[in-house]
Amino acid sequence: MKVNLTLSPLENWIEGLNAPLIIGGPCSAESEEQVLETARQIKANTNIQVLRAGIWKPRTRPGAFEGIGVVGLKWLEKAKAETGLLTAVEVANAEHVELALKFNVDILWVGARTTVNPFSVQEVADALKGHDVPVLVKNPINPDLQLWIGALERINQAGITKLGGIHRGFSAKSGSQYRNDPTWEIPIELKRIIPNLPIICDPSHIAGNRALIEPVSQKAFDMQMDGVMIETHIDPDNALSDAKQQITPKTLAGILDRLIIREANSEDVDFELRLKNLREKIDKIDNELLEVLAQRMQVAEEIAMHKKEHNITILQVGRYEEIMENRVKKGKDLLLQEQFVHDLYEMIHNNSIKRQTAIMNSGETKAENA
Ligand SMILES: C=C(O[C@@H]1C=C(C(=O)O)C=C[C@H]1O)C(=O)O
Repeated sequence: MKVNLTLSPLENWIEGLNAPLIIGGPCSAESEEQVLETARQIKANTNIQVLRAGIWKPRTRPGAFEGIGVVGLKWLEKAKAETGLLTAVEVANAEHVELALKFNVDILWVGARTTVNPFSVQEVADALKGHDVPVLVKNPINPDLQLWIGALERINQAGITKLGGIHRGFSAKSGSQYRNDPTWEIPIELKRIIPNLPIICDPSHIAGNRALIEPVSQKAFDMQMDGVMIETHIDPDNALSDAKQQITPKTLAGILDRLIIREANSEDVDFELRLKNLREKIDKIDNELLEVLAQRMQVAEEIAMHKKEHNITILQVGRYEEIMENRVKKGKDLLLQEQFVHDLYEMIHNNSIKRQTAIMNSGETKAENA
């Protein structure tokens, strides 16, 4: 798939804004004092550059705190004037965009519940036309990369080149340790498809609790993310929204101090040489792996021909169960994770079934293009 976006690097977004982009601030603006005091404490304890606050809050069910509204933008403007912090808010429709820009908000973001709806994203995109403001697009709630890319394209086509993504995780199954499952493979795939798109992580929404914010943040930086947005409140336990996942500015400072930001590349010749050698080993092993997989599929096709001649079903549940149990056990002996071996054999078996189905349905004795 080809995705062509016109993008400007994060360092060029706003004078003085540096990567990594760290955004802190409350889930919601609640009162003038809360916004100002949070900004002051963030300024005093950290060197982050951007203050966030939700002004309009899309809640799952009506009746919860739905945001303070436009007055909160005035508090943010005040906080910016006093502390010098840049400001960021979520926008979900044209009116939000107009008001945020009227009150000189520096960075806008599109929330996960908006990204899922192309009509809403288009409305936001149309309102952004002619403005030169950085916009971050959160992933949609469901793990649908195309929907995320589509939203980025719509905003980019409106002329916004200071564009980035926010990885906030995807609806998690109940019982998960996360509020939203990180499903890291999705932002990783987004990076592969659009390598120059800045992506920041939102550990607060992934974690849903304070304890996981630090490990998720570290993982984000190790996945080459360009920053983090961490919800910060002067009195987290009494926050009007998402109380469990907010931390004090002091706790935020501690986390930021401990995070290790690693380089993407090295100029060290010895490091590069050793890496090259090891990667050559991987290349060789992958070739062998693919050849062995192809052989396995050929044997499965022979089995299919044999079954076809004797009118036997493709799926053999007992044999599948035996393979799964046996391979997971063998994998464990080889220190391979149970879930990994399980998922791998599920894929192998699915493909084997697909290839055997092609044999069964063809007039010939061998699948040509299974
Ligand atoms: C290859 C067979 O057919 C199917 C595919 C299997 C496999 O790829 O290992 C195992 C069991 C069957 O569901 C078989 O019956 O052995």
